[in-house]
Amino acid sequence: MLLDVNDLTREFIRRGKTFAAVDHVSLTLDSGQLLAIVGRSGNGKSTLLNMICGLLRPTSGTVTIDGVRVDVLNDRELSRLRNRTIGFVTQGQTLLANLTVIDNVMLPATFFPADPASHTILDPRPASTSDDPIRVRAMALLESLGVADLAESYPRELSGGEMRRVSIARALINEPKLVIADEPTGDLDAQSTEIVMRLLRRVADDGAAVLMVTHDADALPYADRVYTMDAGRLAERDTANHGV
Ligand SMILES: Nc1ncnc2c1ncn2[C@@H]1O[C@H](COP(=O)(O)OP(=O)(O)OP(=O)(O)O)[C@@H](O)[C@H]1O
Repeated sequence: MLLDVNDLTREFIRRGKTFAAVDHVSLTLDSGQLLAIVGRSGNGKSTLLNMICGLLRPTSGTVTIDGVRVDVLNDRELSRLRNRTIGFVTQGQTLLANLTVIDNVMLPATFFPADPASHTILDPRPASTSDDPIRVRAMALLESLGVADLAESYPRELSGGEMRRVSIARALINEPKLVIADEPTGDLDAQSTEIVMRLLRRVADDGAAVLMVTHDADALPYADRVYTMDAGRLAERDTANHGV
């Protein structure tokens, strides 16, 4: 099992009262699976994802990724895990404005190579940039997301949907074992949604575990399991109508 969330709770205080934004949530996810969580705004989905990838400490409960307890790691260990093992597609726009699209996508691989022996920031770049395996992989990802022609553009020149697709390419560059996607098709049209969901499905079929939060009914048929989140509690939904 790649992801094991066990009895996870996160409390916040609002107007002097404690409430559980995530309330005793347990779930497991294996390599090769794509799991979707749906739920109305404010029901705790982002809080759950943030605890899973170590951005937020739980009040109680545990998160284990690939055998490592995330909730007890120090900052240094966490950033290693986040860069090597987890690909996180966030809701917000997080591309760096002064880098081109291709350099944005390559950035995580340059700082934190998936295989420590393959490439480090101290290595000289290959004589020809077309030989650089990271660049080749970055271009292939942009290609599969239909935005390869934007490789030399800057983020300010892109639409919201294009930025989102570039962010997805960046999240996949290090071949993460766990992909976490917060509304990956949020601002995409039907055709782009299909491109993104087919890619996430393929990433799962190739052996990653994919956890996605979505409001998008068009994204659900690609999931193996669908959960709903309501007032911090997670429940499995009947997936009979959502099989691929
Ligand atoms: N740092 C915080 N302090 C206090 N309350 C918080 C904090 N972060 C989140 N909350 C509250 O916890 C609840 C769950 O928030 P969360 O962002 O996880 O919801 P969500 O389901 O992801 O919503 P959305 O779909 O709009 O992103 C909300 O009521 C929110 O106001």
